[in-house]
Amino acid sequence: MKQQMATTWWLTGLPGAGKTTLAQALAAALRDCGEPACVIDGDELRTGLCNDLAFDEASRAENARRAARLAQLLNANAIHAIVAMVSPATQAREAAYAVIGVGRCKEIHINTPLEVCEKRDPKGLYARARANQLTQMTGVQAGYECPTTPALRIDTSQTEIRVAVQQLLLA
Ligand SMILES: Nc1ncnc2c1ncn2[C@@H]1O[C@H](COP(=O)(O)OS(=O)(=O)O)[C@@H](OP(=O)(O)O)[C@H]1O
Ligand SMILES: Nc1ncnc2c1ncn2[C@@H]1O[C@H](COP(=O)(O)OP(=O)(O)O)[C@@H](O)[C@H]1O
Repeated sequence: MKQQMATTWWLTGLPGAGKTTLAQALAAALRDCGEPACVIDGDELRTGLCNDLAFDEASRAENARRAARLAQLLNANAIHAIVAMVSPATQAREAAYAVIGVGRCKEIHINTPLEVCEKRDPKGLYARARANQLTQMTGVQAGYECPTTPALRIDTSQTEIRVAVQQLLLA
């Protein structure tokens, strides 16, 4: 589907919710339609551009700010951006959307329940947090503020990837 202009989809949710999986699937679908798309993944940013940041509130806000700057730059160059970041704080998310431009940015809440995310535990982080081997884990010791008026909510325990991608394209 042809998008009107370069857009940012900001996927927020708990670790293990399915943000990265859906971001990559959406990027592939956009590219199949001939539309350039770039995934900005929190995990990847943290290995390079954001490797100086921890998981305290200020670091997470700075992480969101940098991702927003990247998304804004991509959109200004006619490239869609798909951000996949926990981004747990409402204030930091809203600041990010203001940088990107509220009209260009769609907030997507990947609201897969914590119990499902914890059962998936693809990186073993929840288990480590429950064993007190990891601190500030979102969903365990650190909070997550749910978006109140997202463009779309997707629970990946109820929605298969193909359907979710269609919803994202129409959001
Ligand atoms: N304490 C703690 N809390 C949350 N997440 C943690 C933590 N420690 C490591 N990880 C891993 O880092 C990924 C989240 O990075 P983000 O940059 O998206 O987080 S944030 O937006 O700055 O909150 C997150 O990746 P995803 O699972 O893709 O969300 C985790 O794998
Ligand atoms: N419908 C679905 N959508 C997205 N992920 C799903 C779905 N069903 C199962 N999964 C699985 O859930 C896990 C989500 O991990 P990931 O995409 O890395 O989440 P996050 O980036 O939010 O941490 C993956 O192992 C993925 O295969």
